[in-house]
Amino acid sequence: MALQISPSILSADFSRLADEAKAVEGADWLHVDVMDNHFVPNLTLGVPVVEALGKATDTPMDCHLMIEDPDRWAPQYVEAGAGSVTFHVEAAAAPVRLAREIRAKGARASMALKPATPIEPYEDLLPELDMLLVMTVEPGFGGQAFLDIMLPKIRRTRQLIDKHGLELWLQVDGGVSAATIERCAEAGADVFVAGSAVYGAQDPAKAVSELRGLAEKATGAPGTPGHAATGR
Ligand SMILES: O=C(CO)[C@@H](O)[C@H](O)COP(=O)(O)O
Ligand SMILES: [Fe+2]
Repeated sequence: MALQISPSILSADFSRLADEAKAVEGADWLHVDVMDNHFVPNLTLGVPVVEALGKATDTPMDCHLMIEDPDRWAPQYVEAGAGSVTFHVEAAAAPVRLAREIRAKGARASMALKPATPIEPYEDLLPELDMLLVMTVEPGFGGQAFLDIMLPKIRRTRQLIDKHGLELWLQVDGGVSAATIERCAEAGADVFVAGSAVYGAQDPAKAVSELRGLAEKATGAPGTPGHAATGR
């Protein structure tokens, strides 16, 4: 299990997005939070900005769609250049069809669970996915406190992944920092989104490598040197 870090551009300076993306080029992914002010009470960016960001950085984009009707919109984010597209199961009308469409278009398919959404009803869907995102805050905003109560769900999800012998990555997002990443890694997460912990730091690239080091220390597993393989 290779550990990966995905800095969230949500905590960056939006007036300098291209430079902010370049500032974390040692990271495995660039996490792009898309919010529509319907699924979550916040509004961020959409397809044209993702397209522009993709031209500004070599780091593959990990688009986290916090939007209604992902069945309609997610494929457009693949076309815009995302290497991984995450939709929320609470918003998807047909998650299996959507995951298959994302894969068929050439990106990694990922499904997210809000804190109150259990993993167990979705056990049979896991083979359809490349990544499962367990939210560790209520989605909508950066800079919130990590929800410790999500640790058992991370553990149970890891057990299900291992039980089925799947290659599925397990991502955590929300409040991940130097103070919390070890707990996430010990619980079985292997892809770590960090917004304020990276972009709030003096040196974002250094913050990425420090987070990677802490996750590695917690699990004894090596991280990737950066830019994880985006293929499945
Ligand atoms: O999806 C979200 C919030 O809804 C996240 O990706 C945040 O952007 C993470 O920010 P921090 O909690 O790490 O500051
Ligand atoms: Fe996110």
